[in-house]
Amino acid sequence: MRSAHTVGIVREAEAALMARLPQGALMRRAATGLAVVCARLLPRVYGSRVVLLVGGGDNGGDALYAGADLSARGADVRAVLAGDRAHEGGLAALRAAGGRIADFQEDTAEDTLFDADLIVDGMLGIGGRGGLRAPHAVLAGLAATAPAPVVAVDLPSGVDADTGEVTGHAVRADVTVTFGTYKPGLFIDPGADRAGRVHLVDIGLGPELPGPSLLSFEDADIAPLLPVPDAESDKYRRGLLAVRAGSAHYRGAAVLTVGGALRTGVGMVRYAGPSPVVDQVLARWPEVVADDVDPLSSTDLDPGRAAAVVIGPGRGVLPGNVDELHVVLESDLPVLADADALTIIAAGTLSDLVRTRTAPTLLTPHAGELARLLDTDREEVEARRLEHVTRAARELNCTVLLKGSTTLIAHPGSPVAANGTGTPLLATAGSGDVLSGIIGALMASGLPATEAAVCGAHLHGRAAVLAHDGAPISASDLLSGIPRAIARIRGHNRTKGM
Ligand SMILES: NC(=O)C1=CN([C@@H]2O[C@H](COP(=O)(O)OP(=O)(O)OC[C@H]3O[C@@H](n4cnc5c(N)ncnc54)[C@H](O)[C@@H]3O)[C@@H](O)[C@H]2O)[C@@H](O)CC1
Ligand SMILES: Nc1ncnc2c1ncn2[C@@H]1O[C@H](COP(=O)(O)OP(=O)(O)O)[C@@H](O)[C@H]1O
Ligand SMILES: [K+]
Repeated sequence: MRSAHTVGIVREAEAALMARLPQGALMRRAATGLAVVCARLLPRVYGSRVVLLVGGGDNGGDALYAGADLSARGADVRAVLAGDRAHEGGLAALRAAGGRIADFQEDTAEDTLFDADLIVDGMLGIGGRGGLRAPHAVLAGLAATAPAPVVAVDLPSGVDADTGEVTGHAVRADVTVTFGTYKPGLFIDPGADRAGRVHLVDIGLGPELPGPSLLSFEDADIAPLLPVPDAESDKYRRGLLAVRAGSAHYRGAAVLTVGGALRTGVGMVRYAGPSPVVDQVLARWPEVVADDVDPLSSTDLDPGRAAAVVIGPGRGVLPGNVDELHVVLESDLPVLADADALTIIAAGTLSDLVRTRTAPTLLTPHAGELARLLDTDREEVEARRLEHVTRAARELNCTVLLKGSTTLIAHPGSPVAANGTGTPLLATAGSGDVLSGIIGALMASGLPATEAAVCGAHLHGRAAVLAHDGAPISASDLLSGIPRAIARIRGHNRTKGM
């Protein structure tokens, strides 16, 4: 599990640590770690051309000291100063080690960057604010088109460290070397996409850091959460999931939600819906126990021995659907509400019930649905996803999973989790229905809502990557990837444990 801390927390921890260390010691630790990663990216250090993009703050200082280390090992190091000042100690160290230093010049910068074997982005770190200004923006553009790999110092310049937001230009890095702790923006798109592979350099900050602001889970963290049936298991003990998805208009939503649950592994799926949808679900999934109900006239939940309910995908927003959702939310079962159920909740009539119910509740909106839940615009949510998902969890007093290129999971009082798996190929109709089924199965198996959401999003993304094989996938294709993803994740855990 990778823990991230916001800039405010990093600054406090750094101040506490610096007070006990000789001046400059932290920057030297950071720069040494940076130089080691840079050296690994070069076929050989001696004779390689390294270009440092140097801003006016300590981020530039890190780059200059690392450049001095590489220069001392025989690299040809050139620093391009993006600002009108640069870290004095770093400049002196680079000069002493034989590196060259020049101010940014528009007419020569392109040649300098295109001749490089490695570009080190030390323009802005956690002190960056807003979109990159010139000449930083020009250098970010040149670095993106130059052939050499780009290493970002602490974070790609132009990425907001706390949120991953990018306003205007930002560096696109192949590798980011971050110091002391991960920054949330390295795990949230578009920042995550700009960061490339992220290395953490230990500078001794750990003991000064409080609990994380954000978490990113890896296979090894997910594996122990995945339910494993034991010898005593029967279909009821493994968990029965009740699915209330699909309608005469959207029959596929039922098929995909049920499929997501079955492929994830659950004791039983019990489907209830209009008769033509039941026929279609049974044609595809004969193992389902299905009940003909017209959700528009019958609101009896009759969950049998259900352990959790998924409600909403393709279900409709008519008065009968509102009544059905009301009954489900009034139950003491764990509930995952998606799609149309979210539209109904956003309309206001049932939001109090969500807020006050004591059983686990998970809402799985995309940005448009979250905007409706929070009575704001989709663009607002897209621009500040972390802020909005946190607010929704707090105001609705439940777990909220915000879908998108980085899926975020928030629960009141807990650090937000950023999902690290997936592919843009997931942006295809019906893939959200599959996600609801996956997470519903995990909730029915007994996982708490937040763990089920974290695990489900991770599995969903892994399943997509395993299913696509380089070509586009449909939501149905995604289903075949789920068991393979589970096997891979479990295998990873076994290897780790040996
Ligand atoms: N504080 C510490 O103890 C440590 C800090 N370290 C490094 O120090 C960095 C933070 O240094 P600073 O606080 O000096 O801040 P930065 O170096 O990140 O940036 C500050 C400079 O950038 C300029 N700037 C801000 N936004 C801009 C924009 N949009 N366009 C153009 N210029 C902009 C500011 O005017 C200022 O000159 C970290 O990211 C890390 O790389 C490391 O050396 C580890 C130890
Ligand atoms: N650019 C992207 N990169 C990765 N995953 C994405 C991207 N866009 C969407 N997704 C994922 O695809 C799924 C889409 O779900 P949703 O918006 O509910 O679609 P639908 O309702 O059509 O099923 C979500 O899991 C979301 O996180
Ligand atoms: K940087």
